[in-house]
Order: sequence, then structure tokens, then C-alpha cells
Amino acid sequence: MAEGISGSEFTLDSIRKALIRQEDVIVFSLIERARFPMNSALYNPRLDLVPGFSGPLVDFIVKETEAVQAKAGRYVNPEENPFFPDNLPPSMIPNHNYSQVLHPGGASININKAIWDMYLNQLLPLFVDAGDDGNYASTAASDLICLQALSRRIHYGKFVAEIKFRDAPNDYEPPIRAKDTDVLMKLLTDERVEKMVKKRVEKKADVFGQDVNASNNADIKRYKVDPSVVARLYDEWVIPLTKLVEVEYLIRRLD
Ligand SMILES: O=C(O)C(=O)C[C@]1(C(=O)O)C=C[C@@H](O)C=C1
Repeated sequence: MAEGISGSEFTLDSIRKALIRQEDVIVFSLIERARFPMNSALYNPRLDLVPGFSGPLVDFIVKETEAVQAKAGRYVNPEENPFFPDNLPPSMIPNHNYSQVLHPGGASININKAIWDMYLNQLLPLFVDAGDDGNYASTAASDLICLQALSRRIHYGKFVAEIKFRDAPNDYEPPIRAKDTDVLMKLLTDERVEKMVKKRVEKKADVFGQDVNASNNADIKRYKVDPSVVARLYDEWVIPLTKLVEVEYLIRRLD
């Protein structure tokens, strides 16, 4: 299991380290997706490109990929949430013993629909060029890597919330019982950490995404993904959605 959750080392610090590591994956996955143009035919619900399947080609590719991964046990891992959870086949492999640190109510939280809409409708147009190069399958594979990385990071809010609850049950229990989401949101918010996260991801996009030039006269930096887009991704979507997952988790924590 990923760093931060494996039994003995379940602390806010170790979970934050896991979130920091996931930033690298998110930034690199966006850089990979930026190799392809928009390829909007992939997302068009009116182009029935696959005989017998009605819906956008990206849905077809993601559904089929998730089905294979489900059979290989991907969604038995409490860190993973599918984008198309209906009718997923069960795992065919022997169960791995994932440490069960979450409250059982956490399993029902899946906000992938919101992540999908944000990614396709708001984020993609900010960092890919217009155009169509016909590489639909590769583009969709890239999209899925981005989506899964974002989904894993945002749903990590369940683990963050669990540790915050365990660290201060007396603070959290009254607003949980009162179902007071505003108080819960205030309790779990750490503005200093949020500022640091946004600054760090912008820097990572700057370092990882620069076009590297062998000559020294690179006065003008060119980026594969604009660092300000990555900062905005975290500011407008990743952090708010992680907090939404945290609140959703806490509300169920005493059920
Ligand atoms: O690190 C935490 O304490 C978190 O809850 C995670 C996170 C984030 O999404 O980065 C969300 C809320 C906090 O205000 C700070 C950071």
C-alpha cells in the first residue's frame, strides 16, 4: 500500500508526504497529456464511433479499461475509486490484505463525476492546444492517467479526515452530531498548508515542465504546461474537492 497508510505509519505527517508525492504524478500526467492536441472528437457524445456503444469514445475506453483493472483487483484498494462504478466486474485475483484504517462509511464516497466534469470541461481547454491528430486511444489513455491521479489525490481526503478525527475526536464529535458542515470545514482547514501546497505545485510545474535547452541563452522559459494552470488547478479544484471529501467522510464518521 502507498506510503502513509501502511499500519504503523498513519499520521497526518505521513499522509501529507503521500500527497506531496502525488503532486509529482499529477504534474507529470498533465505534461504527458499536453503532448496531444484537444482531439475533441474523443469527447463528442454525438459521434457514435464504436459500433454497438452509444456515447463518447472516451467513455468507451475508460469503461473498458476500468473493467480490466477491476478484474485485476484495482478497486479492492480503498485508495481507488472507479469513474464508472455501475456493473464493474469483481476482482478475479486473490485478495490483498489492505489495512482497513477507514470507517466503513467512507467506501460510499465517490465524487468522480465532479472530477470528470471539471477535468474535461474546465481543465483540459486550459492546457492543451486546439487541433486533432487522430490519436484518440493514446489521448484517452493519457486522460485516464490524469483522471486517476486526480481522483486518488482528492479521495485521499478520506484518510486525511480519518487522521484528523483520531487526533482530535473531542473537537470533531459535536459538529458531526449536529451535521454542521460549516464548522467541520473550518476545523479541517489549514490555510498555511494550503498556501504551501499551491506554491510547491507551481514550482514543480516550473521545474518538471520546462523545455530544456542545451545552450545557455534560454532567457525565455517555455513550458509544456503553464505553471499557473497547475496552481489554479489546485486552488480552484483539487484542494476544494479534497475538503469536500473530508467533510463527507466526517459527516459519516460516527454512523
Ligand atoms: O493537509 C491537510 O491538512 C489537508 O487537509 C489537505 C489540504 C489539501 O487539500 O492540500 C486540504 C485542507 C487543508 O486546509 C490543507 C490542505
